[in-house]
Amino acid sequence: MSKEFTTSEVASHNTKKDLYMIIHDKVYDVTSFVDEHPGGEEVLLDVGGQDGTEAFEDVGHSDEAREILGPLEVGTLKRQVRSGSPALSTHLKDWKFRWIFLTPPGEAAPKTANPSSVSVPKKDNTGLGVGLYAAVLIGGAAAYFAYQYIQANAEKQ
Ligand code: HEM
Repeated sequence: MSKEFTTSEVASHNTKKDLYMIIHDKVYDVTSFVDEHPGGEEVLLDVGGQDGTEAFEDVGHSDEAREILGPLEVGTLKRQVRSGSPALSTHLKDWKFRWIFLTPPGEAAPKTANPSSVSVPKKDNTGLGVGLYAAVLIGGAAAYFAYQYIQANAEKQ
């Protein structure tokens, strides 16, 4: 199994005599290649110890350049989960819900156009978008039929 590096481990290899670089989540020891790089050593030193993916891809390197990378690989980048991110994602999910349904969690279903003739089933819609959709759908349908009924009656008179 290849070695896994954290970004700070890679960052410590940032000199011309000891130069690592991340490209597409893989870690390369480019020390032996610095002097041979057709694009010069300066650009490699600039991204030394860092993620050079963008710089590498921006240049539009050839397949030949990609082949050079192979033997220089020393490991892969360790995916780091930041502490606190689970709480953030929960928070975001919550907001996504609120944005989609434009209703704060726990609030009653939206009122229909003709509430007196329509009975909207009161649902506990905390986090239940399906319940909200059902309420709006049933409410809309009931309002439509009530309208038809009133129209029909009006025509009879
Ligand atoms: C270890 C990673 C890299 C390898 C193996 C590599 C390899 C090569 C090779 C073989 C070429 C000749 C043209 C080609 O075949 O595409 C080249 C050109 C070039 N490289 Fe890289 N490169 C690397 C990283 C970078 C980075 C991070 C930069 C940053 C900007 C860069 C900038 C350039 C430039 C500007 C040229 C064009 C030189 C010219 O045409 O005069 N390279 N590289």
